[in-house]
Amino acid sequence: MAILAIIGLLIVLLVALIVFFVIYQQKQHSKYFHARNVTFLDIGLSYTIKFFMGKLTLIDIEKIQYEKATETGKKFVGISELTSPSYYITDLELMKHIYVKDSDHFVDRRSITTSTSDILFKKMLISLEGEQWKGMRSKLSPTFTTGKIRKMFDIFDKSSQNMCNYVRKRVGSDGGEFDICEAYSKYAMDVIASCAFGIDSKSFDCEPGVSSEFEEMGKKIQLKVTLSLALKLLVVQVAPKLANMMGLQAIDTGPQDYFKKVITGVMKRRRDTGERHNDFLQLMMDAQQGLLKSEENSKETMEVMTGSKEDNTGNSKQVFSPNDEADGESPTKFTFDDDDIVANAVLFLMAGYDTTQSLLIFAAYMLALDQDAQERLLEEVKSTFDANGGSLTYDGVIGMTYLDCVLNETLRYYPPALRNERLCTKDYKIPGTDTIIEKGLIVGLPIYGMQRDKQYYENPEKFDPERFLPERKAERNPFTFAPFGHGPRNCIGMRFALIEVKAVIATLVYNFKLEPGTNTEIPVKMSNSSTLKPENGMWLKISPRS
Ligand code: HEM
Repeated sequence: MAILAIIGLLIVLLVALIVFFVIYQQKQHSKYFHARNVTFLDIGLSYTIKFFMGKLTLIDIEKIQYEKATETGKKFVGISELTSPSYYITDLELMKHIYVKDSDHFVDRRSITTSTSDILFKKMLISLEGEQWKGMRSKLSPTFTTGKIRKMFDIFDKSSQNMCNYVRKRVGSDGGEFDICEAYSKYAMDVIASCAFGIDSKSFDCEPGVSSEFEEMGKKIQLKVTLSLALKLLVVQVAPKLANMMGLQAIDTGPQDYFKKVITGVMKRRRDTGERHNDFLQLMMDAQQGLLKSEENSKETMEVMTGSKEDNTGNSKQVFSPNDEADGESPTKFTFDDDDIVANAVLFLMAGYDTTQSLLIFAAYMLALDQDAQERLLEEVKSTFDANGGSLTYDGVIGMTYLDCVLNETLRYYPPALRNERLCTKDYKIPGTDTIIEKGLIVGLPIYGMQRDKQYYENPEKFDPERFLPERKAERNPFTFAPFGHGPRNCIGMRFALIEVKAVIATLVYNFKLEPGTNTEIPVKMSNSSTLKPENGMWLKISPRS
């Protein structure tokens, strides 16, 4: 009893300490912005408490923040981020400066490394900083060009067919209600296992409701926004030395060791036998040997590396100079060892699983709710399959304009990531103002709120894929759409993700009719995670077309 009472008291003290800390920080940050004549957005303690009590989700907080920030009519506002004051941007021109034109002031993103024992995490592109990041980005960029992704198309096609067979087994010949999340999870894992690890995930071989070892480990390695992760990050920010001593890790050791063993084994076999495959693993092994340089140092590789065509004009100060080459040689004398390959294969799993699955889930949901859109897509899909003798090809997928519109509209309304961030890496004077964003501060760039803002999207609550027809898209400022970010630190896997998703959606719609069922939640209840996901799965009525 006495021990329980002491534990209870300690918990109360800890909560009181955190509350005091948040209030104190909030006051300090308010003073900081007041002194700089910057409007401070007072979203603090009450929201933090409601979040941890499960009364507000991350989506709610992002939505409120965006709405409150735009209501001020300012181009940017100050916000409080527990340990540091931060900026939140609402002006499109300023976003363009931060993402692209002046990206040399915003090279990195928030550090989420936890301790020196978090070896893989430290080597991942997403958490690298400065010159190290430049070297890695340029080394990996040639592996994400459309030419390389085209060669991986067979993997997408095979996994798409496996997924349809799996769904057919689950719903039977008369169709039935099914949680599509399960099938999409298997698909996303299967594709990444083949492309980044060079192995079969065996995800479709399992009985319903059972996951293969690869899937189990893949799910364990996903970063979940939980109270325990938030506390770990707090310790890292407030007391990095203590975090190191405690050996706090963002990713558990078990899955890290599993993936390291898997990839090391595949690399050894390929090196011993000379066996080659069309996958990321091979491309990274080639990049390690410097073999991608001459073949892929193309304009498109530069686009992958710098994040946009615009960056190549050389008119603005950018992270990469026009002379930098997309192979890791020029920006820095960058070495790329086996641990780098393992770390980045694991990163592709972490960055590509939840996000891709999220897009797939909501695309299926929107198509089930909007039968006209599904019929129109079916016509396009059928003619594409027919034109290729009943099968799907890379060119067939690229040629489907309406499919592209459906996915972009899904990404607009249900962006997998809620917002982007940059870390200011050298003091930055906001153009046309006297405000200096100081080195070390985080800058938030909205996605979710902005993509539902009626000043950019008429009738934003309506699912309207035609908004993304090329002529209508051209009328909009491109920075109103940021599901993959922009500029040199944007999503390196964007091209890969879009083809992967298009292949499976086309195959699914070709084979099945999707409709809402009795278990379909309308509107969807969202889970409280950093990637947009439904809380209770996505149950749809799925019927084979013939
Ligand atoms: C629908 C699917 C996906 C979405 C919506 C998505 C979204 C994003 C976003 C918003 C960012 C941050 C961009 C920024 O800060 O400007 C990002 C970064 C990144 N993504 Fe993706 N992603 C997807 C799929 C993938 C896939 C399949 C891969 C790998 C195979 C991948 C690898 C990465 C990496 C490595 C970064 C960090 C890039 C860097 O720091 O240089 N993503 N992604």
